[in-house]
Amino acid sequence: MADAPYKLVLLRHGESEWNAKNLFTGWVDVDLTEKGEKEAARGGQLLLDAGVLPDVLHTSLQRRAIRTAQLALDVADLNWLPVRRSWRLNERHYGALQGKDKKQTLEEFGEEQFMLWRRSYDTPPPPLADDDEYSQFADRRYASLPVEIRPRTECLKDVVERMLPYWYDAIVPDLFGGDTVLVAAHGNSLRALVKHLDGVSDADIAGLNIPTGIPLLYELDADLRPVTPGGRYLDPEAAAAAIEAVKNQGRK
Ligand SMILES: O=C(O)[C@@H](CO)OP(=O)(O)O
Repeated sequence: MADAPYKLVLLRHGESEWNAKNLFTGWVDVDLTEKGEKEAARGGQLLLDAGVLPDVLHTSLQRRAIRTAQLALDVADLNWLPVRRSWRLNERHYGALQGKDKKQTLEEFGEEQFMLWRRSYDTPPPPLADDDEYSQFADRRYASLPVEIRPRTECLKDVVERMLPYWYDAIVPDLFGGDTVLVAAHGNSLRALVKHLDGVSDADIAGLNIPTGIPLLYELDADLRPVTPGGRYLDPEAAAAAIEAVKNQGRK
């Protein structure tokens, strides 16, 4: 096997309240469900069982990712890990779709438009008004972000562009320093990172989905290229089933 000096673990948050309700979530700061809490703890157990013990944690600024990391690390007795958080790891801002039912949206706008908004690389949903009940524009946690970069909607391309500076400036230095890095984030911010790591094309990334709560381990070579393309889920069977479920959201 090729030399793999660096270890990166990606962890999507456990099931959230709005995952359970099948609502577009984006930057809305919903909590985990009980099932999500269990998924998070199991994620920690999977890390422990695999002997993959992170040295440092990076999270988004959103409760569901922060709590997932805490619950997972608690199981692995790693509550003490140093942590950095950034809006750059946040879920994709879903614009005017935030708070909307996925099934209703599919029925109202049709399959093509629904999938364009949900999975196309460069078509963002319409922007969300700043005074909308689901807007985070005035949220204190984003007060240090100049208004021109505070999103009102995002496509995946936008997420790649705002996530990569954090990858290069914050995560890569930890990897090069020899740390096993845990990134606790979201379906679409992790799709953006996987797209970068695996060099997935703009077209193919539409078909890639990330399940909740199952650690995805990337062993990286000296140039930070994955030794195993796509990485390795620590519970591959559960991951395969959960990926199908994410793919089919809106259809049940
Ligand atoms: O609603 C969202 O924010 C995301 C993740 O839950 O959904 P989707 O998988 O449809 O991009």
